[in-house]
Amino acid sequence: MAQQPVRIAPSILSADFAALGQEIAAVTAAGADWIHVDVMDGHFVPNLTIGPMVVKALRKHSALPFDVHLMITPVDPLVPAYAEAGADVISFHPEAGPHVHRTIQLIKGLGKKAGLVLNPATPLAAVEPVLGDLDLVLVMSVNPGFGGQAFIDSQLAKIAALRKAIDALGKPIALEVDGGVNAETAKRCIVAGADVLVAGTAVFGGGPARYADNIKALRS
Ligand SMILES: O=C(CO)[C@@H](O)[C@H](O)COP(=O)(O)O
Repeated sequence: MAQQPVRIAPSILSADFAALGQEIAAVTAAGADWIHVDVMDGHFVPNLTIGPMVVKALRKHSALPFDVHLMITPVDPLVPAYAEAGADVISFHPEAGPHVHRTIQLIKGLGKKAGLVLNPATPLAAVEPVLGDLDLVLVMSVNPGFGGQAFIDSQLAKIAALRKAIDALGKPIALEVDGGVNAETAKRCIVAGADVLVAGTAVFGGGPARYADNIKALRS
C-alpha cells in the first residue's frame, strides 16, 4: 500500500509526568493523530516507565488511538493487560520473546493492531518473514530508553527498504519512525517513506502554548 498521509504521534515520555492526563488532552486538542506510550521495564531498556494501570487511567483523556510501544521482556505475559487497559496498537521487539509470530497473533487475537520494532542495530531481516502479518513497523532512530537523543542517520536506508517491501506487499502497513524526530529529520523520514512520526522533545518542548505549532512544523 502506498505511503499514507503523515500522522504525528507525540511520545508522552517527554510530557510532564505529574500532569499526564492534561498533557494528553492538550496534544489531542493541538492536532496530534495518535498518542505514543513508551513502556519500559528497566532491563530490556535502562529506564522504567508506564504500567497498564496508568494507561487505563489515561485512556479517558483522549479519543485518539493509543500507540503502545512495549520495551519489555518477556513480552507475552503483559500483552493482555495493555490490551485491556485501552491500547489500540501494540508494538514489541523481536528480541523480546522467542516466538515473534505467536506474539503477533496474540495481539491480533485481542482485537488490537500489531507492530514490530526494529532497534538501530536490528536488521531488516528480522521483520521480513512476518511483514505481511503486521499492521505497523516501527524503526527506532535512536537506541530506546530515553527521549532527547540525536537521530541516527543510518536508519533512513532501513526506512526506504521497508517502504519498498510494504509497497510490494500492497498491504496497509504503517511505517513509523521514533527517536530524534524534529522538523528537519521529519522531512528526511517522510522522503524515505515513513508515514507515522513519533516525537517527544519536538512536540512537548516549549510547553503547551507551543504544541499546535510544533505538531504543524513536523507535519509540514
Ligand atoms: O521510545 C523512545 C525512546 O526510547 C522515544 O519515543 C522517545 O521518547 C522519543 O523522544 P525524542 O527523541 O523525540 O525526544
